Amino acid sequence: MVKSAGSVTVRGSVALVPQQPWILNATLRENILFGNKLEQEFYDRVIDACALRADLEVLAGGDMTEIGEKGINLSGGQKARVSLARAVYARADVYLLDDPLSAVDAHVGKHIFNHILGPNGLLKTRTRIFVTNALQYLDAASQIVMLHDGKVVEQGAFAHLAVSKGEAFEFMEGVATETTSTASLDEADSCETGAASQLDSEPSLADAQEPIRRRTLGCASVSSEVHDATVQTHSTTEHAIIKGEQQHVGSVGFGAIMYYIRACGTRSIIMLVATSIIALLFSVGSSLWLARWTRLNEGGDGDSANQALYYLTVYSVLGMASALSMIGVWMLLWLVCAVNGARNTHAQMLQSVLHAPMSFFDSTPMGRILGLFSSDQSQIDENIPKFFGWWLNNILRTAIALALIVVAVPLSLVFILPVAYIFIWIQRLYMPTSRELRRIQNTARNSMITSTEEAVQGAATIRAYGRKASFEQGCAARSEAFTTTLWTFLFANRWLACRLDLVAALIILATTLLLVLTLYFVGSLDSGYASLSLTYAISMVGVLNSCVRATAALEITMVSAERAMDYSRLESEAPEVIEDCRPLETWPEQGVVEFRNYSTRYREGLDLVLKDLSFRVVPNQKVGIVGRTGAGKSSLTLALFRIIEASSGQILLDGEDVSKFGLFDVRSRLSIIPQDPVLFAGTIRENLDPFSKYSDEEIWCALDNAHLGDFIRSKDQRLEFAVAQSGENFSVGQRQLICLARALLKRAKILVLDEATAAIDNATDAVIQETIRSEFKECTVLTIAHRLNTVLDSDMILVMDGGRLAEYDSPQNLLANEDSLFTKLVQETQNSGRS
Ligand SMILES: Nc1ncnc2c1ncn2[C@@H]1O[C@H](COP(=O)(O)OP(=O)(O)OP(=O)(O)O)[C@@H](O)[C@H]1O
Repeated sequence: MVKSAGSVTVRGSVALVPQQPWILNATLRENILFGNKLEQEFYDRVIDACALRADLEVLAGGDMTEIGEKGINLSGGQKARVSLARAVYARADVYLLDDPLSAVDAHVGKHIFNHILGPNGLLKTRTRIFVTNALQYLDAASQIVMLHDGKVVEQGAFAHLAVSKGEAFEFMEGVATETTSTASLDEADSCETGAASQLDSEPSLADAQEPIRRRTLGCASVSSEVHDATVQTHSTTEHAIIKGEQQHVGSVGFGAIMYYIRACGTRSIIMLVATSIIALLFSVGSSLWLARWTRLNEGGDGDSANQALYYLTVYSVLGMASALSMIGVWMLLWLVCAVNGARNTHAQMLQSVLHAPMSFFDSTPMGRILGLFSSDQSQIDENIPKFFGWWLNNILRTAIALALIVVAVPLSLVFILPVAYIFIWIQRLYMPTSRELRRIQNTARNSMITSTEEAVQGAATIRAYGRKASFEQGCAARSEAFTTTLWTFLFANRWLACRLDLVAALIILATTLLLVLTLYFVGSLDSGYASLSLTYAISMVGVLNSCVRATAALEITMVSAERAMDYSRLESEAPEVIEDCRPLETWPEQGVVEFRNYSTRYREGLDLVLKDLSFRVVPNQKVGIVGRTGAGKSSLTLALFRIIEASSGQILLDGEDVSKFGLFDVRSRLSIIPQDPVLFAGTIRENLDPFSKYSDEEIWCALDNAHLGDFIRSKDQRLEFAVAQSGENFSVGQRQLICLARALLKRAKILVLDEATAAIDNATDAVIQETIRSEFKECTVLTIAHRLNTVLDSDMILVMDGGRLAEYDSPQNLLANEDSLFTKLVQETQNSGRS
């Protein structure tokens, strides 16, 4: 945030629980410890208070399970609780809690509230600043700050605001009427109180200061002193989710060379080689022609003007032909081969990465993908053609020079063969080291990008926890590791250059000494012979030297082509479109969704996440999907979109098995508002209508229905208003509303709402639910919700439990049964006072 005026002072340490949890690519335990020392007893208490024990039992590696980038293998609720556990473990003085329970179910929410956040919870002696719409924080807050349009409109204790009946009171009343029950916050049972008081005995910085107990509705910028500790991330465990990068060993394979040649165009490469040979023949031809003319003159065979003209004309024709063919070589190299090579490898990698299955993204850090598309791609764009041109030129020149020398002086083979052997021997020593160094360098660079990206993403959390120094150290260490490999690589290059130059100098010295000794012992030396020997020695050594260096440089840069080849051949999702099997334009006309004995898992080797699901949703039905956090609700929506594929069973839309169609045909017929709203850098219009299919009126209508119309109208650029990367210039709630507008515009027959309004205040949520009901009257709507009141008036309720379908019936029938899981969930919600 840019500081405009004023300042915020916070005494003591700060812990931040952001609305969108920031999770490190490290083990779950490291995520919670966040650089603090492990105190087993306290750690266990935090795990229990955050209701994480059951999750640890499910995760294969317990708390040593490696969590993928951005917590990809955790459910929304699990991420929220890990983020909270980190804050509690930090034992800070001031807690900034930005809607910490919006992603967890009522049962877990109540547990956490009683054990941690509430008046009898672990943090009862700490300052807690809640940014929230949830009533349970409001009615027990010692102070409430009401914000409107970025300004404080009201401030005071709950009782005071209730008497003044201002905006805050109205808001709270709105929340209260949304809530089925507003059970007292002090209802925490005695064991919970006991647990809390036990934890309060933990040492705290705040103990030394007067504890300020205050809760507010609002937000604050915070600066605090830093308490440093080393955060250890990226440790590898046997449960690692991020796979080590595939590293080739030994020479760059023939496959990689052929891959690059094919990308450039085999015909273009053949033409390039042929043109290079022709250019060289012209160049050598002109030198031979000159030599012939010189010999003629030396022989004294006249030098008439006609003869001179003849020789000069042929010489200049040869020179021009050589120059023109060289131009041809460079044009073929840079305008045809290099461009084709760069374009095709990039297209193939992009195609392959974009169509890789979800498991690829789970196990591949973003830094690796960024490294591939930046550094490796730039090697392919610039260095491979450059070194290929250099290498080709050198190889051809060497071959021609050797041929000429051997034809002119066959005895020179005695000299050439051992010299060539020495050069090749040195190259053999150099190549394995430098090739591996280049590969290690790539890996180190990717790790550096990954850690920097992670730190940038988590900047707010890192600063709030005062972990800047340790993250800086971590990033610096990775940067250092990269620089070390880079310098070692450059040193290896120098090593080669020094050895080659030394050998060249020794050979020239030996030749000179030989000549001197000949003169000494024989007494005379033919000057022509002497100069010829020296010239051959120097030129031979020169060509062999540059030949070795060009071969080495080319092979090393080809490591990037090798990586490009690997990433171009990733396992792919199902095809986008299967031409022989396309659904009708109008499919799914009715909107019947049916799961038949459906099971799936995230990756081979993992447990099933959805187990034997069977249910049917009839046309236009509104189904609420509920269940405890981690029960598999979001996984069910991923299965519907075939982001994860079936292990067994089927999903049918209007009776058609979705697995027989291409992915585009399935996904384009469904709409989703995901748990993490996704916006792209661009304009509002581009975000809503990327393919320019809708008119301005339609877009405004969708925005109005999503209750964002006035907000966007208030911006000067209106529909052209810029959306920052990931929509960061919008609040999370606004991002969800933009996603809703997108869905309203698309009007697919089947709509999935995954916690679509979790970050939206209750009053707006109620209006939006109303909009969804009226606008999607003719659609089948599957709604995942933790706020049960949003799904209470659904036609059917689907209760998930541990990946299985536990209940599927109308809400009335389920509520009529006192033992039903749904009744229990509703009761928990009521008891927790969650809104
Ligand atoms: N990409 C993944 N790889 C492996 N496991 C995963 C992945 N995503 C989720 N899981 C696991 O699958 C289980 C179900 O997760 P899911 O997100 O479907 O739960 P949910 O019911 O939507 O939870 P919440 O209400 O917290 O969002 C969890 O145990 C989670 O750890």
